[in-house]
Amino acid sequence: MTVLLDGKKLATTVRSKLKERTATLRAKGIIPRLVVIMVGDNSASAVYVRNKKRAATEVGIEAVDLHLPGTTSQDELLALIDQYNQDPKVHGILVQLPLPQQIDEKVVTQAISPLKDVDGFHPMNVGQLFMGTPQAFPCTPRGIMELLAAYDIEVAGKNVVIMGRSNIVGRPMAALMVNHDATVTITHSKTQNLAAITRQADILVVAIGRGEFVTKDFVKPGAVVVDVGMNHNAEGKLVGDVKRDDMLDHASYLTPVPGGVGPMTIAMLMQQTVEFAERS
Ligand SMILES: NC(=O)C1=CN([C@@H]2O[C@H](COP(=O)(O)OP(=O)(O)OC[C@H]3O[C@@H](n4cnc5c(N)ncnc54)[C@H](OP(=O)(O)O)[C@@H]3O)[C@@H](O)[C@H]2O)C=CC1
Ligand SMILES: Nc1nc(=O)c2c([nH]1)NC[C@@H]1CN(c3ccc(C(=O)N[C@@H](CCC(=O)O)C(=O)O)cc3)C=[N+]21
Repeated sequence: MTVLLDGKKLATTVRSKLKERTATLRAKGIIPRLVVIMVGDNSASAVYVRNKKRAATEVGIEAVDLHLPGTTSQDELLALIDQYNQDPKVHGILVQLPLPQQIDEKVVTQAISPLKDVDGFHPMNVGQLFMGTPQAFPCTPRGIMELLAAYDIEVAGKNVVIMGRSNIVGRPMAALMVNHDATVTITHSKTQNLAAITRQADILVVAIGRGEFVTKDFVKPGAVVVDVGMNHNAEGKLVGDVKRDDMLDHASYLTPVPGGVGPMTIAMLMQQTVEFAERS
């Protein structure tokens, strides 16, 4: 039997614990505040921004949503970031990705103060994470670690294979897994004999953005499968990067899409905002 890792339920538990922490902060006159900046129109991003807003309100974080036109220049965005960097009432700043083509993602990531970098994307925070002394965590990989821990799934000593090497998921996932004593392999679009490698995995983390790409052939019987993907199939239905039906009675554990990694990403974003407010 395959156990589904219920991220939606765990995220609810995380949020209720955060509520107590924000109450303590508010009693001291500190209102945890998160600024979310979205540039241009992107239907997927709009969904995430809405989910973030709802979660923030629930836990007692003040979320400031800024929706800028798609024609916003890089300098305008940088000026805004600088304003929030300087504002002591703001504890977290998140710029929704992707950005329109006139704006350089790398420049923007570096402009956010590392102390307010709730995504953990700043090179300083990335460096600290890879050195094993994290100061801030990318939310999706952190949410995955929490989900595995909640189900007592051991990672130390395990063969972990990660599909995808993006800055937002694959690479930081690898660093976190190494920090937790896993033996890690990263694969990507140039990887040869992909299925032969992924079949070695005790824990397989899939973040490639290819709907239902991972079939039974990629997965060792009894492996733990973490599906990060969010894709819309031909019928417009939300599907992961993993073919769910193939995993049932094949994988030992599987994160569903929706209801797995996604809600944990948002819960971790809230947690990090509260942590930053507590440090302030
Ligand atoms: N649930 C959540 O909270 C989140 C979900 N997502 C979802 O996760 C997925 C991945 O996102 P993200 O990391 O941003 O994606 P990117 O598009 O930035 O990166 C995709 C990675 O997958 C690799 N890849 C693509 N095709 C293949 C293939 N056929 N075989 C092996 N590797 C391949 C690419 O390789 P190469 O580097 O060689 O191009 C790249 O490293 C998306 O569906 C996204 O929507 C993302 C963030 C959060
Ligand atoms: N700076 C930045 N930080 C991010 O963390 C970031 C980003 N940019 N750009 C886009 C990706 C994607 N992402 C998701 C967040 C929540 C869900 C989520 O809530 N998913 C729900 C439901 C979603 C739905 O119903 O469509 C679920 O899987 O159950 C998914 C994906 C954060 N990202």
